Amino acid sequence: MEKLLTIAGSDSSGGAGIQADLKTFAAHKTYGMSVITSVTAQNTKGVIDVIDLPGEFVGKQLDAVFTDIFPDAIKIGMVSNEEIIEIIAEKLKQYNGKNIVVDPVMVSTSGSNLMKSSATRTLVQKIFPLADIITPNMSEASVLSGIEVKDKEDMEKAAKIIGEFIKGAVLVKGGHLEDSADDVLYIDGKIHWLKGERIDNPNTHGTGCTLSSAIAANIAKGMDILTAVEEAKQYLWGAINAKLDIGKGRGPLNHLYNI
Ligand SMILES: Nc1ncnc2c1ncn2[C@@H]1O[C@H](COP(=O)(O)OP(=O)(O)O)[C@@H](O)[C@H]1O
Ligand SMILES: Cc1ncc(COP(=O)(O)O)c(N)n1
Repeated sequence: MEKLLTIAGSDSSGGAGIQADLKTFAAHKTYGMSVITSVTAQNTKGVIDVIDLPGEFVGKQLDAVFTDIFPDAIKIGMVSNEEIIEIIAEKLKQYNGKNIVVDPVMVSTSGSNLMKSSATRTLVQKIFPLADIITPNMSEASVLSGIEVKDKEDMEKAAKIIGEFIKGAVLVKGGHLEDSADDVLYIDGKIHWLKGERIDNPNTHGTGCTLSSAIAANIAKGMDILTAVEEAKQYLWGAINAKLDIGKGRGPLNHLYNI
């Protein structure tokens, strides 16, 4: 069985973060492990508070995992500050971690900051060089590329700009487009548009977390990046389309729809 590791924040309501990642790994019939970076008090209505774990303790969790079970692929989600980012980069290099998917989580769907803005530079300098693929949404792509990203044309431009300064692939997600849910993948100098029919469902809490974890699971199974992203997008579509309706705000996805 493939072994997957998520390095991310905990979401107490179970819809995003570590909890979404582990559910996604299980739905892909892989073995999931977790290194927790921050604990959020969060529900479907928003983020109430966040506590970051000490960087040293994040490092100890990584030591515990890597000295025992070597992951076939790694997903990195919420990394709140420079100290945490630096220790993750150091440990991934020390243990030669491979097949790394980075979801540069900056702001939650509900509008809370999940990463200090001063940490963006550290993420770009220390973690991006280790990534096989990064998966920014439109606003994250805007921060990373320095251009405004409001439509599909901007998404493609941003993917190319970001793709020029990182060695891995770039997936700019169009979950916040008006009339489609198309994503654009920039890989080896080429653009691929991945079409997505937009589902009329307000319950999209954890879509980005789920997509990046599904990509990691598919890479661990031996798929190339383009196929891993296409398959992950299909899995995600099914999980949104199963229309679970839990909680008073933007509810979570149904990870059990095809089990
Ligand atoms: N209503 C929807 N219908 C279909 N796909 C969606 C919908 N909302 C988001 N997605 C898909 O979910 C994934 C995550 O996108 P996005 O919401 O932009 O990321 P994030 O959760 O990081 O903000 C993308 O593949 C996007 O196309
Ligand atoms: C711990 C944690 N990690 C990531 C997200 C982003 O998920 P979303 O974009 O669906 O709010 C979140 N809300 N909480």
